[in-house]
Amino acid sequence: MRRRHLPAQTGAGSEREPDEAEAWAEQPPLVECRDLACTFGTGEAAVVAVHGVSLQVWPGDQIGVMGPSGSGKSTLLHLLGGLRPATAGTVGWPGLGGHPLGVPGRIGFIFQGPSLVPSLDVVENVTLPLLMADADPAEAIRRARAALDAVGIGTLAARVPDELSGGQAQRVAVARALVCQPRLLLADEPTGQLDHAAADVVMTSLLDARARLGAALVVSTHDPLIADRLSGRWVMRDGAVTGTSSPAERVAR
Ligand SMILES: Nc1ncnc2c1ncn2[C@@H]1O[C@H](COP(=O)(O)OP(=O)(O)OP(=O)(O)O)[C@@H](O)[C@H]1O
Repeated sequence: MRRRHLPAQTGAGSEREPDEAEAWAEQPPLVECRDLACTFGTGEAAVVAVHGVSLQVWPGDQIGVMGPSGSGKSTLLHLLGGLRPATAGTVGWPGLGGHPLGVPGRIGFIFQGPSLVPSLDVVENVTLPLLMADADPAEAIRRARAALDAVGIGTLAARVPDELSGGQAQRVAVARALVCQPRLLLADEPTGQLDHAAADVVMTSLLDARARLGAALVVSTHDPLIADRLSGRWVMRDGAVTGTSSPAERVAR
């Protein structure tokens, strides 16, 4: 399957400048799923967290995932990242060279809390994905410093997590997600614990990284101001994606 210039069949694609569309033409989707479902538990205790989701994410896409608490946003992001197996349907990563866990670093995750290792300093925290992928330690440090510079916190490299504000810690988590130069960035309520100013800075880091890496960015959020910074939208309700849109479609409504 090859990239189309028009938005994805689901309407999830983003509006782009023509040169971006040209750059990303002829590329397969980074992830695609069909009738994807995930049920937790069995019998009377079963919870259908996600069901019947069919969509694609293409290079360059930027998508805000919105929906009430419990509507399945986190579960869907975990499924799209290969962190959780589907209980029905299919998910594949044709643009990432197979299963993402078999190709370290192809997907960058950012979670609601930064989850930094408290005993390591900032730069050591950011090296972790590289070291887990067997990178040379000196090279890992060099790349971690570059990732910290890219999100504007290079001066914090020697601090430990306890010495950071919430926004700074979350930017370290963004740097850690970027250090392997992922093609797909999945961020699960990355600004949920931040005030608006800090949230704005974290979103700018993510959007800049998306553009720099030619990656796709999928962000779940409850905050319409955060979602409005992303050109595509998936709306979830009761485990299903009930709507997708680009900004032009939202304006036309
Ligand atoms: N590990 C789990 N075991 C059992 N049920 C779960 C598990 N994880 C999620 N669920 C259930 O699946 C449903 C979807 O949860 P999910 O966390 O994906 O929703 P969400 O939209 O991300 O919610 P929030 O906005 O509150 O983070 C909920 O009913 C939740 O209780």
